[in-house]
Amino acid sequence: MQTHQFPTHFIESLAQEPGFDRDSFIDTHQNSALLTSIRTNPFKKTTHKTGEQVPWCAEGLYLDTRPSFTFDPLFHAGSYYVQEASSMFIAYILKYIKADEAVKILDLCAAPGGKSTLINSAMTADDLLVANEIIKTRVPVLADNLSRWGTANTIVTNNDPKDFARLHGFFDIILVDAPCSGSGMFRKDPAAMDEWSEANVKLCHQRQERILTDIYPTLAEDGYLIYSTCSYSHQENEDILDWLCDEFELETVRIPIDSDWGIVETESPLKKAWGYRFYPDKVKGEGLFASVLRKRESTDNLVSFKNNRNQKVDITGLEMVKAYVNQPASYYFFKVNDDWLAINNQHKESLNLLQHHLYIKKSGVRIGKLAGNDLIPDHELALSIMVNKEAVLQTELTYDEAIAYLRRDNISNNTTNKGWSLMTFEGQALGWAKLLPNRMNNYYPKELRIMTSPPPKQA
Ligand SMILES: C[S@@+](CC[C@H](N)C(=O)[O-])C[C@H]1O[C@@H](n2cnc3c(N)ncnc32)[C@H](O)[C@@H]1O
Repeated sequence: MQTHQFPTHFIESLAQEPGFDRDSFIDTHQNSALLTSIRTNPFKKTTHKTGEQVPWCAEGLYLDTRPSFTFDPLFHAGSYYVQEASSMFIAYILKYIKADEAVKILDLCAAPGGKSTLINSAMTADDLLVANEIIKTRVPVLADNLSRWGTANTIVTNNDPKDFARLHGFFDIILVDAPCSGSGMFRKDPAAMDEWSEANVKLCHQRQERILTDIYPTLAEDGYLIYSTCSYSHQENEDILDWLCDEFELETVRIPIDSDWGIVETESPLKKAWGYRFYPDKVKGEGLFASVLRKRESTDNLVSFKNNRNQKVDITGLEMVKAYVNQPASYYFFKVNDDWLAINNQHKESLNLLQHHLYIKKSGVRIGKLAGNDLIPDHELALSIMVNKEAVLQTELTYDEAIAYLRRDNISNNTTNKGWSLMTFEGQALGWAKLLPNRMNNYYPKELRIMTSPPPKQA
């Protein structure tokens, strides 16, 4: 087994960091067992998993052992997300700052979507989440994770932060979970130690400044900027807060925390902006830094965009599509090429505007495409909370059948039912199949199928 050492200068570079305790930090990295935590989906029935609650997140649970998530159908159904516990603190911040009125939230550096699903859990249908990822190849996993979460009030974009400049003052809350030197993940991913260097910390710092400069105009007056990293280095944390307060009209927000949680509250040296440090020897979680700033500057009004391209509405098609959706009057239905999609009515205007300025990879929920008198329902619809379960067949699978379905194996149809059916496990939808006499066509997406064999059953 390959062992990894802390990089040269790493431990010394942390000596002056607030709350850093050298010996217990090293000991935790060398000797403590890794934690496993999940966060349950409030929009779906929760799993049977039990465990100690994450103190700062009601939906977060520490599991006693790490199960095989790949072979848990409820994982694929989006009943929960596997997430490191410290990251869940962003939900605690959101709960503290989020007012009752509707907000537009941007998660700027969003893939694979851990914090996007976390934010989404705290939102109502009136709130809109734009989850952006700059790296094209990382967008599909972000879109899949949001599809599993099941709501229609999210939009996934694939843009550089500077592309948002045209959306002056559009967002009420922006999360910049910045790309960083990653030292906070050394315990989970010791191989990352080999990548760390002081030069890289400096490069990350410069990139963080660039990202924040690009996105600042997009924040509304009195809006909140949440800044986080998984680095312990002050150059990427407190120094960034000082620079932000110097450069822009931003005011620090202090978050009340329970001293029993082990979170270290820090103040940036120059501007006294508050930050929250998570050290794995002090909290039950990995390394994280989080902070919140509020914009105290008027921002130009957004120039609104009117979509004059009138789409010819195919009334018959629309009625067929609506039949698959719960409370269709709550949604705006639209077409992208042959696909029908739906987003909550409240977000129609935002969608039009964003479509004009950004590269949209997913908006709301994809319902499906019409083929003659049939709707070929989309996988996103199966996983969404808007699917009209009264209007479609449902086939409840045993554990073995569910795994076979998720592997895209053929399974037999033991019923007399024919047509599109939701395939469910413990009542949670996994995807679609078309039932035919004695057999069924498996419509689970090829790219999502389980590629490995299940572990041998315990005697
Ligand atoms: C810390 S990760 C985000 C993790 C994510 N928020 C989550 O909770 O699952 C940082 C993300 O920033 C993206 N990124 C890298 N360079 C970037 C840049 N110049 N501007 C914006 N995002 C960038 C990376 O591709 C990566 O997905």
